[in-house]
Amino acid sequence: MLGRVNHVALAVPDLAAATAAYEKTLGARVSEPQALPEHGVTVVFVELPNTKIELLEPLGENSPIAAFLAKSPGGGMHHICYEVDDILAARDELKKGGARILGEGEPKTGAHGKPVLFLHPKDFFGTLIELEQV
Ligand SMILES: CC[C@H](C(=O)O)C(=O)SCCNC(=O)CCNC(=O)[C@H](O)C(C)(C)COP(=O)(O)OP(=O)(O)OC[C@H]1O[C@@H](n2cnc3c(N)ncnc32)[C@H](O)[C@@H]1OP(=O)(O)O
Ligand SMILES: [Co+2]
Repeated sequence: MLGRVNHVALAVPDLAAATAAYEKTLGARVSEPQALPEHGVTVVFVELPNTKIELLEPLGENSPIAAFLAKSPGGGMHHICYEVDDILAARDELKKGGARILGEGEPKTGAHGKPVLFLHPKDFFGTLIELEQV
């Protein structure tokens, strides 16, 4: 079912500071900030040779990363995103196996303009999983 790791996401309390750390201290190429109100986050992508790091800052009052940052105020690893060829086929197979698909269970459009779904961290050893159809 799984293809490449598309990105590893870090929830951060201060996106500008995190972006500067990756760009200036670590010498990485970073994108412009992108506000995603539908997802309650603002994102910056750090471009690496083999994958991307997604820096996430809460946006709006109901951000899904607010509770996470309340528990880890300094930030931390939030999710890993795997590529899939067919997100609906993947969802249906996962549902059959008993995994919980978050939200309404229907894919939403993610930061790359592609369909994405999230799987509950309690079903995958404490790691929130995002699937992205490529
Ligand atoms: C799609 C745009 C962009 C992209 O890449 O294209 C993004 O990636 S946006 C990313 C932000 N969006 C989401 O995270 C959507 C999916 N997330 C959720 O639906 C919730 O955040 C959820 C269900 C993971 C947690 O929400 P809930 O309200 O249930 O929060 P709790 O704090 O009560 O958590 C319950 C339980 O789960 C543990 N938890 C929560 N988040 C994580 C996490 N990221 N990694 C590991 N574990 C997590 C939390 O600690 C609680 O555990 P407990 O033992 O009960 O204390
Ligand atoms: Co993501």
